[in-house]
Amino acid sequence: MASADLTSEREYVATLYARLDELRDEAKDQLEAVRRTNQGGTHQNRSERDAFARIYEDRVSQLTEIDERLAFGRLDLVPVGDDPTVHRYIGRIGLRDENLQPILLDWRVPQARAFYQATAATPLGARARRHITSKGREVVRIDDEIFDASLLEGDTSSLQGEAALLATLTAQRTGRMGDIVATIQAEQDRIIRSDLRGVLVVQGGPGTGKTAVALHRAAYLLYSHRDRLATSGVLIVGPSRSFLQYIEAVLPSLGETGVVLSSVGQLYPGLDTANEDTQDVSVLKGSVEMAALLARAVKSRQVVPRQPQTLEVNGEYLTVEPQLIQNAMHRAWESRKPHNEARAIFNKAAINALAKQLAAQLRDHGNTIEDSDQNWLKEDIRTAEDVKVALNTAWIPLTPQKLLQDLYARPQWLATLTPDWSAERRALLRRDREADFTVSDVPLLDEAAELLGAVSGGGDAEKRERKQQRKRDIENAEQSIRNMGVEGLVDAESLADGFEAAVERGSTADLAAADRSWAYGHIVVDEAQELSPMQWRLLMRRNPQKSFTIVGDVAQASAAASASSWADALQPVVGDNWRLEELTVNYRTPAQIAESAESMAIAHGLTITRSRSVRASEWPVAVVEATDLLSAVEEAVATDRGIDALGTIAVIASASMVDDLSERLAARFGDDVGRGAAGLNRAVAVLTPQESKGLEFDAAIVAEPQLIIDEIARGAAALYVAMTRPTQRLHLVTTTALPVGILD
Ligand SMILES: Nc1ncnc2c1ncn2[C@@H]1O[C@H](COP(=O)(O)OP(=O)(O)OP(=O)(O)O)[C@@H](O)[C@H]1O
Repeated sequence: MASADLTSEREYVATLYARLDELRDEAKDQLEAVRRTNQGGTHQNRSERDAFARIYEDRVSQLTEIDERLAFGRLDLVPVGDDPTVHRYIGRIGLRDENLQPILLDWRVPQARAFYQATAATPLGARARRHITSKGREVVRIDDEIFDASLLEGDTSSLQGEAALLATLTAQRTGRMGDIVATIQAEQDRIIRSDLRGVLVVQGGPGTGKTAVALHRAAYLLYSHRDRLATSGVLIVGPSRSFLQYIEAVLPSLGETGVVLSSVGQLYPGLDTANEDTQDVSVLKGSVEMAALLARAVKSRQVVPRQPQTLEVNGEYLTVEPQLIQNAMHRAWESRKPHNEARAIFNKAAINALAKQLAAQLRDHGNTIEDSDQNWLKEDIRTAEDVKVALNTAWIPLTPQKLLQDLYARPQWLATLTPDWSAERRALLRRDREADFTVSDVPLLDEAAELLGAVSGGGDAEKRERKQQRKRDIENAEQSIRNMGVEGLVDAESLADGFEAAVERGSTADLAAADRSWAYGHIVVDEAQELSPMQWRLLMRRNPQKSFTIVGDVAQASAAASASSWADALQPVVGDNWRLEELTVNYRTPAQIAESAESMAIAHGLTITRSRSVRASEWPVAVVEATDLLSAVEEAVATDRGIDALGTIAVIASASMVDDLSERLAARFGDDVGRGAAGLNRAVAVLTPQESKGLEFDAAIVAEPQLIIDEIARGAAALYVAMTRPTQRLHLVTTTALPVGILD
């Protein structure tokens, strides 16, 4: 590498940082100026001032956060016509000089595409691509790939910027995922920039970058469809809290903060659970049969009395025929509204009919009743205790929680609703009323809420009003931005977040997370192979336009209720309307570990997507045959720490063993050991295979692999997940035989 090139890149990057500092100072000045203006002013002025102040504060912190790796690439272009710009720099944000000429392109703009996609065969107008590696603000290295046929000498590798890529891949893991913006590969880039519309499924083996791609796609979509997604929001769903903790820093590092991250246990507002049912129970609760059962349960709470009832209304006794109640119910059913909302129609129809009956009865008793008296009669009926009881018995208001608790705690009622179920099957649902809800209850609560609707009817109106207010705020913000002449610097969504009233109501993300009926603009589902049919139904309700990015690996499906193919999972919810992309290169796991895991998976009959590992590591898979498992695992941790004292280690074992293991390891290694999500901030995390899903560590120690296969319903898939977590070293510690297929 010519050192002159390095020097000139250092100079250029220094000018970019100078501009960044300038913009940051400008934003600070603007912040000061805004704070000084309208000290008094009207309420509206103050609210607007505070909103702008917040924008500038955010801008200052965005420009501060972006400091690391501001620019990471350069494209050399074939000159077109008189255009003298032959270099285009790519970075984490876009920058313009004081004459508004672009000096750095945001990685998401269309002109940056060639940086990720150009190859010697299809150079996309580029002659060469340069990867710029920096430490702090200092450029430390540049790597070039040449596409210009006249300069090319035989390198047609499909991996871009190998040196830069390998440096990232072998770097030590921190327990937090980082962005890959500098080294996105062509097959990944195509997926990231794929059309917003429709359902995109990304299938790939472990470590192929599915999570990374999904997150960068979210950042890309938010940037490219800001108008649409700012108001509707983006939801990212992951399997567990530990997984969300692992990925939570990626989008902010790309300058995007307004997304809702949710685990499957948090998708029902007001509930946040990680409790799991046993496998049989979660299979049953996850099956679509539960939707029909819940519908029957709700319907069974709309009861026509068998006998006429006598009701007292202000001293008059009315004999009410079942037919009157039945007719009122028909009225309500015709509306096709959910139970609680239809109840208002039922009540009104029943009260009208009762008022007519009462008027007729009073006339029969010699009273004069004018039409204008109807309102009084209705009021008398509505407030009569007997009527309230009769109408409530016929059509009781219900909450989703109560409906589900009743279903679990009242075996006789469940039996009447499930005449063709076996007693054992029903017993799976049996719970005390006070039992905590589980992750598998989340979609059932949501389904019930859908069938029931809002109890008061007021909730929906309030939500509608809040959404409309949010829309008005954004329109006002757009106007203010035009008035201030700061288009492009400030986005309306963020400004609206700062309006005083909006602060109380919350940002789009806050509103969306709290609202079960929120329609997201896009949903990203990670580890989607784990979802049950009921969870799919819930997610589809959250996005009526069906704009989804679904990433996962069907071979890694270890949840008992998950589907065995994408077609099986998606057919009931979107039919054939989905497109598939595959990722084929494994960026995480060294070849010898990947091969061992794949060979085990195949020997156990899993259909896996084979991938090509980009590298091997110097450590073979280590097999420790022991008589005392706990001490052998303890020794394996000590050995690994001897190799890499600062590395991260996952100790993965089936649920029956994790507590003993974590106690034992904590006794030896103290605070360096953490159980579950807490372990992600420590050097050693003790996890079940399920908890390890989606995560990665420098080393993984899998304790008693055969027990994982034996104890978990889809045990081989769970072991496949566990074995593919390390970026460097895999240790298998066993006191029995190793599972078949494992190569050491
Ligand atoms: N283009 C890339 N440049 C640098 N690192 C990459 C690239 N693609 C993926 N990686 C890294 O490879 C590792 C695996 O990626 P990721 O976790 O997204 O894979 P995955 O397909 O979701 O794996 P799993 O199915 O096991 O959850 C991560 O450390 C990620 O940052």
